[in-house]
Amino acid sequence: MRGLTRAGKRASEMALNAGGGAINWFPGHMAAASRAIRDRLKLADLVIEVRDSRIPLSSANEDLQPVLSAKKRILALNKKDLANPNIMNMWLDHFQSCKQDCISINAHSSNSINQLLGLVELKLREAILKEPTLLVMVVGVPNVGKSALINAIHRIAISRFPVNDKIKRATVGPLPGVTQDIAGYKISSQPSIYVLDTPGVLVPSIPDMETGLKLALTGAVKDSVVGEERIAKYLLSLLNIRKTPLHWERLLHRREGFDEEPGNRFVKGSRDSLRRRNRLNNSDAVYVQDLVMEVQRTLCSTTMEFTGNLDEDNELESLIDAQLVALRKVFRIPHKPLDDSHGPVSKKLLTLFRSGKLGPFILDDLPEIAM
Ligand SMILES: Nc1nc2c(ncn2[C@@H]2O[C@H](COP(=O)(O)OP(=O)(O)OP(=O)(O)O)[C@@H](O)[C@H]2O)c(=O)[nH]1
Repeated sequence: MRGLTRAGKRASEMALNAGGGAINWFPGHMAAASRAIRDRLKLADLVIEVRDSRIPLSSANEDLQPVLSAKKRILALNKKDLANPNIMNMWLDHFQSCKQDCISINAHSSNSINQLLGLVELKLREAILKEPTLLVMVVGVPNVGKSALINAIHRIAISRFPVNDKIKRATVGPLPGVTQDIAGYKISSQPSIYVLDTPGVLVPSIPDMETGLKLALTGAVKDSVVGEERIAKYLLSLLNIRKTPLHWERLLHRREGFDEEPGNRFVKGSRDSLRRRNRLNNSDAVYVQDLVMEVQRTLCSTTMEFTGNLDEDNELESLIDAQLVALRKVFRIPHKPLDDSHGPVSKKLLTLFRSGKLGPFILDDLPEIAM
């Protein structure tokens, strides 16, 4: 069941108004890989289905679900560092109530991977005693972190088991579609356990706009398929409908120890502190932190100053346009006369969201049966 709430649905309709129709990305290599994955799945003793923690349902490959649910399967909700931890716990309860083994992980944390390996061993407990060779397949849509996970498993496994074979690394990349072959990595001897990395595959036809936009926002669909501006507008619609910029106000005040005197403009005081801190410390980390605060502050002040009715789609659209214009200054994007495209600003906003700098989010909603 897809979590279609009014906020997500309305935001996706807004993005539809921003231009573009159905979202689909199914190049030739994905079609071939889907067939190969189905073939190899027959041989797999265990499947680790990797999904993105921010979209635990939307990042499922629906076409493969009937095959996957018939296998021994662990759902690994990766990138948990980018997801809201309290809501994540509710998702784990949800999958547990559906009798589905599920674990939230961060592929860059060895602690997480050790927990996952513990679960793998538990699931393969009986097979390990009987079979000389076992096959674990890692599957998932593009960019959910399959290769990063496999590299981490490999690193840990070779420190635990005597594997003499040459160590190979899976290729990890920030853009979707990096892995195009099925590659095997031996992680144990006696029994020999092989882990298969597979290319990320989507369904030939993404069922609805909301799912497509969530996949694009989290990086599973190539930006050029949807357009960065459309994805950024979807993100801003979601943030505004959820009133997230207004929640940031308190956070920003707390972070800055802002002295709120009557008549003191929130934006002005904060800019001064940004310049002060830039003078004190020019390191990249402080620059990014300040930039994030400036983005949050700008989204917050544009929302507070906006006098329109956010329940009206066209008024919400004009707020989003105003926000994109205001963010140009924050990102220091020079204004070109006669060019009102929001491409460069959209790109930068998406980078901040995708790296988790704007905060942890879960975009899917829990199915009602779990509430
Ligand atoms: N924040 C965060 N980033 C992660 C995590 N796991 C992977 N990534 C990043 O996500 C991006 C995609 O990772 P990959 O391992 O290449 O993803 P993939 O699923 O193999 O991608 P395809 O080859 O397209 O199928 C890379 O930039 C990784 O560094 C995680 O747990 N947290």
